[in-house]
Amino acid sequence: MADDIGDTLTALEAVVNDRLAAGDGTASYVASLAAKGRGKIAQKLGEEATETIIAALTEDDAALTGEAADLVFHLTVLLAERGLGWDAVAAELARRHGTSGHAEKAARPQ
Ligand SMILES: N=c1c2ncn([C@@H]3O[C@H](COP(=O)(O)OP(=O)(O)OP(=O)(O)O)[C@@H](O)[C@H]3O)c2ncn1[C@@H]1O[C@H](COP(=O)(O)O)[C@@H](O)[C@H]1O
Repeated sequence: MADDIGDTLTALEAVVNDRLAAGDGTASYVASLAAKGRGKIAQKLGEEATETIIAALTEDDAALTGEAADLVFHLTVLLAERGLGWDAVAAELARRHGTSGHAEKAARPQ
């Protein structure tokens, strides 16, 4: 796996898509999770988010890093199961880049 975050996420996404396509839950965690349905993937994402919050508030940097990786991995699975990828997320972040969150919120229709 590459060191660059974009390359890392792209490589992870490719593996996840391969596992989803293969559908062999005995050999693959991704496939076994997907076999339980989108709701289960979403539930796991929520659990990992909670664990990340707890780590941020009570644990050391290594624990927080591990939980953050679990969170991003499960988000990758959820996006892939919906047929989406990090390209779409990156495009949305690029579209927002340079616009202050305060300015964006103030410009929303009332
Ligand atoms: N990055 C990950 C990754 N991070 C976390 N996990 C797994 O995510 C699972 C969830 O962790 P938990 O501790 O919550 O598991 P659990 O308590 O058994 O979950 P529950 O059954 O209780 O819901 C564990 O089995 C972890 O091993 C991952 N599994 C896979 N990957 C990547 O996905 C690729 C494909 O994996 P497979 O589909 O297993 O081949 C791998 O090569 C990796 O690159």
